[in-house]
Amino acid sequence: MFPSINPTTTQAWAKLTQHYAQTKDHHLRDAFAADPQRFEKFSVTFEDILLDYSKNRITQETTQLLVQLAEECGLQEAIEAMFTGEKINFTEDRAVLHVALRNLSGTPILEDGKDVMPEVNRVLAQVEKFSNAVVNGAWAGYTGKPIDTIVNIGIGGSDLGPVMVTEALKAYQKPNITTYFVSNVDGTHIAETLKKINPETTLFMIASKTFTTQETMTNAHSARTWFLEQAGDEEHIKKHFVALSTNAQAVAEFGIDTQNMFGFWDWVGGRYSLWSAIGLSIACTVGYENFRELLAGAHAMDNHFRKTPLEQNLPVILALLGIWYNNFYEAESHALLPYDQYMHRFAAYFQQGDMESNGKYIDRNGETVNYQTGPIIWGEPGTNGQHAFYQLIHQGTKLIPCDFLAPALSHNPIGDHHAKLMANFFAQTEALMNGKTEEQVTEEMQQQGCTQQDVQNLKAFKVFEGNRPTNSILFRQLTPRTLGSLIAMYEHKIFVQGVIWNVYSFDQWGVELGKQLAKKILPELTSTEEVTSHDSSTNGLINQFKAFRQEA
Ligand SMILES: O=P(O)(O)OC[C@H]1O[C@@H](O)[C@@H](O)[C@@H](O)[C@@H]1O
Repeated sequence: MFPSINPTTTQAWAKLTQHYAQTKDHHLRDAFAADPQRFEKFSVTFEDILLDYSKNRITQETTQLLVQLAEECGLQEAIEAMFTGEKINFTEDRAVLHVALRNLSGTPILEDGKDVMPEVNRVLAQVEKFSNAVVNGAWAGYTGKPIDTIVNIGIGGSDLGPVMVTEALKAYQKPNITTYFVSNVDGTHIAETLKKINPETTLFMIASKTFTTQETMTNAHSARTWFLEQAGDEEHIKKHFVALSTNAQAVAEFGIDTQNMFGFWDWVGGRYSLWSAIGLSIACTVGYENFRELLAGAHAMDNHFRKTPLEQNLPVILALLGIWYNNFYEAESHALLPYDQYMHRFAAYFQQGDMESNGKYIDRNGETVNYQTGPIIWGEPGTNGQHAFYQLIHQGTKLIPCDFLAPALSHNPIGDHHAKLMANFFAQTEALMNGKTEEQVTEEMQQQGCTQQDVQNLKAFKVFEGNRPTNSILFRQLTPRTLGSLIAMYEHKIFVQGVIWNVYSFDQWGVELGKQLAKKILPELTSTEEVTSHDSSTNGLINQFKAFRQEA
């Protein structure tokens, strides 16, 4: 196991603290003016992806010190530990091997001394065979009609990845397949979906690593009841329900033939599972060939991450910049801003990916940390975000580092839409960096014919400090391969930050408390007795809820 180090005790941290004090008031505008090579110095490419991180509040010394921090925290050892199947998910006593799921080179990856690749490849072949049968119409429903609708029922990691990817790859969608996702336990989600579909041609995918998650099992049972009301015979279930899970016993108990189960393993974390059987809905929506390209893109990024020196390593650079702002500038959040409508669930996906991984205040020694860990992740696609929350990014009191992502080529090159979209992309990062000085505002207002009085009254409001950091991630086109690389890049960024913050990034104990309490409260909602077992607020709310329902 790699060492467990409080990052604030490293030499690099002390130097970074000093360096921060010396450089925090530097303006990016001046840095660009002073160095025409700044873009060349602070940008790096990987295949069709360019990461320009020159619009960050850094100097070459900053990057050197951040790399030193990573080295002192044992990053290289940690990377090897993950790729070689060490049980780095200590609190669950598990290896972390989502990289094996996309290891298309097939080189052995050992977990407890056993190569996992034969099993990975077996399930991948099963996914290939099944998704081909669905896409080419060979998999027929109980009346002999081909499947044309998929409903994936899952939540968290068993939902967000497939939703995000099928949306992002809509340009590759098979025309004969429509896919829906049901996640919320709110009956509205399944009810509204069932209204749109035909049981004869629908395939339900029950996606749950544990096959015990309350929301998923409730939705799965409702789907099963609805299906049987129309199809009658339980025999038909096998043509319309498949399971994506690690829990064969629970799958069988639900009534799904284990022949129709697509397995994965406890070393696949929920939020890292879209590459596994959980990706079956992706393969059936965009075709297996595109799912494989997605895996290939991720695999290429895995190799880059494992083999590239830290200072040229995309995930490492992103992670270190995040640490610079999170721990030295005390930034609390990080925005993901894709200028691509297809990527409209990208930020939502990485909210789980990042916040469930690094939202921890206990370090790997079991001690409470004395520094900040995971940031708040949020974002919306551009340009919608510009007309919503960019005001605060430009002129608010909070520093919000942003990643701007965009393709050079649109899948929908209509008129000048893409040029306009990209003009906004470039304009925003430029404006966030440069800002607008008082002199510029005065000059602009005078040119517009404003009176001296107006200039005096309004100029303060029109000044932009600038110096707001952004990364620009520009890629050729949103292909399955590039998407795979981008997702893997952010996954590894999260890993690097978790190593340096010295937290266990692959467990999620924080999700448990709410689940336990909800289970306890459920029977109280149906009893007629007044509830008194909680605090006065919770009692009051539950009793009012019951009163409203009695009146109805
Ligand atoms: O895939 P299942 O087991 O249904 O879990 C779904 C989700 O549950 C949540 O509570 C978290 O633990 C997530 O990491 C997980 O992805």
